[in-house]
Amino acid sequence: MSSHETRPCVPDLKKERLKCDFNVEELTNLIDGGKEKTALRRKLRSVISSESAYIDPIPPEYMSHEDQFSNELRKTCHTAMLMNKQNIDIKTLQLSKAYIGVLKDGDPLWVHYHVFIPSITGQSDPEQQKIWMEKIRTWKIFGTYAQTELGHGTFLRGLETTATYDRETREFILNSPTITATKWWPGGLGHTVNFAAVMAQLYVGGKCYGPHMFMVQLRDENTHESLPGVTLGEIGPRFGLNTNGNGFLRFDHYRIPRRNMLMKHAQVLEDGTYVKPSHSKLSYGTMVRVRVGIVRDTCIQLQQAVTIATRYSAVRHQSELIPGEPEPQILDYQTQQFKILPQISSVFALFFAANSVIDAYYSVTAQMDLGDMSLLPELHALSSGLKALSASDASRGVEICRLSCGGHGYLASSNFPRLYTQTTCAITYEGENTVLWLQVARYIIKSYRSAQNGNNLKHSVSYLSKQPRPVRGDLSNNGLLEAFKAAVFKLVSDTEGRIQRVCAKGQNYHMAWNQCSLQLLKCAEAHTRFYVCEQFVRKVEMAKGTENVKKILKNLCRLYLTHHVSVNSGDFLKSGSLSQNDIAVLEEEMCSLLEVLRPQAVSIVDAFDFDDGQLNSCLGCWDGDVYQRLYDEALKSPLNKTDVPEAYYKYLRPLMQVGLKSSL
Ligand SMILES: CCCCCCCCCCCCCCCCCC(=O)SCCNC(=O)CCNC(=O)[C@H](O)C(C)(C)COP(=O)(O)OP(=O)(O)OC[C@H]1O[C@@H](n2cnc3c(N)ncnc32)[C@H](O)[C@@H]1OP(=O)(O)O
Ligand SMILES: Cc1cc2nc3c(=O)[nH]c(=O)nc-3n(C[C@H](O)[C@H](O)[C@H](O)COP(=O)(O)OP(=O)(O)OC[C@H]3O[C@@H](n4cnc5c(N)ncnc54)[C@H](O)[C@@H]3O)c2cc1C
Repeated sequence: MSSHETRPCVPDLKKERLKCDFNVEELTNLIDGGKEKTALRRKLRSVISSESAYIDPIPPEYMSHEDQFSNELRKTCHTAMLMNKQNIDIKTLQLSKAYIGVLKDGDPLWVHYHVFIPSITGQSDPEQQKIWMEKIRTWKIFGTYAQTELGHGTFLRGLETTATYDRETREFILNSPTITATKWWPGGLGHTVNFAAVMAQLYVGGKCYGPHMFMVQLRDENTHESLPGVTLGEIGPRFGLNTNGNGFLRFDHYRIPRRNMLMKHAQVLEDGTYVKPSHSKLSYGTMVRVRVGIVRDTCIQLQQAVTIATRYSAVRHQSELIPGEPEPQILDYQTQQFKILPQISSVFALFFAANSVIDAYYSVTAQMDLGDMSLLPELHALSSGLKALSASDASRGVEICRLSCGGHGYLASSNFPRLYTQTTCAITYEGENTVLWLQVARYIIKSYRSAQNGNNLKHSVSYLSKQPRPVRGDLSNNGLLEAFKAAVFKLVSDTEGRIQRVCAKGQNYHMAWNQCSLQLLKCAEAHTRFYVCEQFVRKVEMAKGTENVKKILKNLCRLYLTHHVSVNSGDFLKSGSLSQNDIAVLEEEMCSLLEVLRPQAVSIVDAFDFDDGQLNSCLGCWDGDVYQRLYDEALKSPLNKTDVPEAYYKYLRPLMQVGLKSSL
């Protein structure tokens, strides 16, 4: 039993917590990656919670755009100082759940820590790293990742910023020749960072060698003023993440030394000789790394949303289930369970998938460091697919959680608006989802064709080697995984056949690809979903611990499988891997699982172990005292400072005094 049990809460939540039949702490340890990690996270959290500097002077919603930014910059700089004093690595803190809730609407230094620094370590040679990392460590350099332009985000080969080598002076000249060449979006670029890793088209001796990365100083290290030849600013209010300091940047024939090209993979020698990288896409390496990180990030966003929705659903009573009886907790409605419990199962699916792709990332990059690039395509497809799937599942999940809270979910004080905007952006950044799905499809179709030509396939696509033959009527986990394989195989073979048919009618391959891209997207998503299901099943099989925790995991895994079979039943029926009767049996099982898991729901989300400060939600608080909190938050509105606002005297009273001339 968790120590949480002893804290006071409303009777509804007390009753829920008493139903708990598993060890909450054990589940928390599993999600953290072990007891020691839970202890470390809690220690970090207690450091953070005791800092008065993290208390916002007023709720940020009521601050101006400028004050919001300055308030968050204050907190992020305070964190750097604090971690320095405590000898804790700031990146460790930021990637730990302990830091959640400190910054409300985006961190102006997030891209510095998680995109810029990995670019320097992953793309520059040892000598360059030594110089720049020393300056980064001593806080002389704060940087961003400046790739996207007004005209191009997705199509990197279309970038217009140029870096032209001047052999005489051994410098590169950076230039933004058109309005659409303006760098647009990089986090912290507006007014925070003084350096950037800039992606630009490399020109040497009149020849273009494509996008390469350059280390560029943008602001004076002492005055912070932008340097001559550089124009900088912020891009204005956004859907969310309004304190990230997203900025724009233009270059006017701005010169940087030759050695400011990041030279781990490709080089330009003093005499202008271009040295090719060992793989043409190595300069895209930072994006692969961040995509891997996003899977874990979105899983944590969903954990917060589902904690809020579950606790609120246990406290909220509405309508009648049985006429004349007291109003039930809304969590007792099957439809409400169907909104929330699949989201809880999604958290675990994404959690196991995130762990597996992080492991894959480290093992493939270790091989690449030894010169073996053979697994890069697999890593690219896996990280692209999981980034796309996690971002879209988590965003949809957060929105479902919001809807499950009715009107109160629409209040800023529920924290759903922020959670939603902070999750849905992951669909767009680091590779727009549709575009990444198409990259996955490209890998799948290529692999399928290779198998048709008699080659053996490995890793995540090995099942495309030959038609899978699932055993009819086997609805066990392994049986369902086999059915999944057969369904994806059918989608892939049909789509490939369709591309061939379109080509046979005289269409060129690229146009045929575009005409089949709806099916290609389906193939990519189904393949990635199968991967996530397989990871879930295997990780649950391997899970150690007490029987009751294993039972929770097994039920959640089963709910995930039955739910996704039900949602995609057409694909299973078309492939013949499941019959109509199988689907009906599985849908019935899914409904029973909702009932089985419902009494444990509050305790499962308790195991995510967020405190009230982190959830920052009137609806999701530990003690369930939602109505008082909603009322208290409303009183904080500046409009409630006076009974009659100034706007009444300015606008409403004059109007009321005139009255309508004509009758309506
Ligand atoms: C480890 C844990 C760490 C945790 C740490 C971090 C945690 C933090 C997480 C939260 C961070 C949040 C902050 C994020 C801020 C947002 C930053 C950005 O958006 S920044 C801006 C982000 N912007 C974007 O993401 C832009 C998205 N656009 C792109 O990435 C590219 O333009 C493209 C991939 C769409 C096409 O590229 P193009 O050159 O036209 O290529 P073609 O299509 O012609 O394909 C040719 C061949 O290349 C292949 N290949 C391709 N890529 C790769 C790769 N990476 N590799 C290998 N191979 C690759 C492809 O498969 C094909 O192979 P084949 O079939 O021929 O064998
Ligand atoms: C919050 C946030 C933070 C960001 N931070 C950074 C940062 O730090 N650094 C940085 O460099 N960038 C950053 N970006 C930019 C981000 O990476 C790009 O917006 C993203 O890569 C998408 O590119 P785009 O905006 O050009 O969209 P577009 O590519 O123009 O997409 C528009 C539509 O066209 C479709 N489309 C485009 N190409 C294809 C295709 N080949 N096939 C089918 N459909 C296609 C897309 O699916 C989409 O529906 C950030 C963006 C956001 C929202």
